[in-house]
Amino acid sequence: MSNTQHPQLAFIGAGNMARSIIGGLVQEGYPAERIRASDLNHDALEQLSRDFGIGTGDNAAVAEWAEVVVLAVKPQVMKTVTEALRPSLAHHPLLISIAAGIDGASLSRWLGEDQAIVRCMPNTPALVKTGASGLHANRHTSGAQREQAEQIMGAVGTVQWLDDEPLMDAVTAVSGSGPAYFFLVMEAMIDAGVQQGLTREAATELTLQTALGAATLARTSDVGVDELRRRVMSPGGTTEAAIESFERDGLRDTFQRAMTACAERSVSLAKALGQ
Ligand SMILES: NC(=O)C1=CN([C@@H]2O[C@H](COP(=O)(O)OP(=O)(O)OC[C@H]3O[C@@H](n4cnc5c(N)ncnc54)[C@H](OP(=O)(O)O)[C@@H]3O)[C@@H](O)[C@H]2O)C=CC1
Ligand SMILES: O=C(O)[C@@H]1CCC=N1
Repeated sequence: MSNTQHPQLAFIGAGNMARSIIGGLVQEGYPAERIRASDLNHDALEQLSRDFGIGTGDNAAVAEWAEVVVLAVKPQVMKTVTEALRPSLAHHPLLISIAAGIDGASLSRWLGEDQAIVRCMPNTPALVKTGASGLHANRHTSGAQREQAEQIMGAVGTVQWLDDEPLMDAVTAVSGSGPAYFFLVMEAMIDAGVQQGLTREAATELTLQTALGAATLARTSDVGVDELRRRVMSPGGTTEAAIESFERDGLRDTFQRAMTACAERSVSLAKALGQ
């Protein structure tokens, strides 16, 4: 039964990223009976079904049932999975691919040239409804289907539309992979706090609350993050000593190099898969 606000939604591949989106959607009130998922790992799939009350099936069955199909397998298996799925897409559902690097032209070749395809680069904070997604729609995607994609991903975070598809690699470098950078910074701060004598428990609590506080302040403030940083730095004070040390050690260049490596991997992943 069609429901424009909550189309029947299938996930092909139910790993880390699918779990994050499904968990966020169900918490946001998306009816669990309108979500189905498939995965080769049957134990993990059953666990997902138990956790969120969604339905399960094999790839073909969930795709045939769906109005929107989210392709959430690893880039390395996307060609095999999509080619096998093609006979189950005769009803022309909207396809949303979340795979890093796999471009729209390749997806069209594998899925059918006239299929409506939205490329999406989400991130795992979708699980707690603070995700960030970049979206790019191909020319076969109708206005109503763009709205469907935006409603689904917008329910679990913010959404940015990109007209220029190659910018999806930059989105991957900023927000797709970005949560891992912040987790690494938190790991490093916890270790440094422990090294200075705090218990791991105290260092973890102080670090996590500081990360949450800084992000919340940045989100709600009417000044930029550079000004917020300066407001912590008293002249000749403690923060200045730390920031000067980061700058001397080339932290900004470190981020430039890391994020360039990330975007380049996204491009080379696609090339390695023979797109
Ligand atoms: N993790 C993240 O933060 C983000 C991931 N992405 C993208 O999301 C996609 C999934 O990533 P992620 O969730 O991390 O990966 P996972 O490996 O956690 O999930 C993929 C799932 O697909 C299953 N699978 C493999 N082959 C098939 C098949 N033929 N049919 C059905 N299911 C299959 C895998 O099973 P098995 O383990 O048994 O192989 C696995 O459970 C990737 O393309 C990635 O680029 C995008 C943004 C962020
Ligand atoms: O690491 C990866 O390849 C995936 C894509 C973006 C985040 N995780």
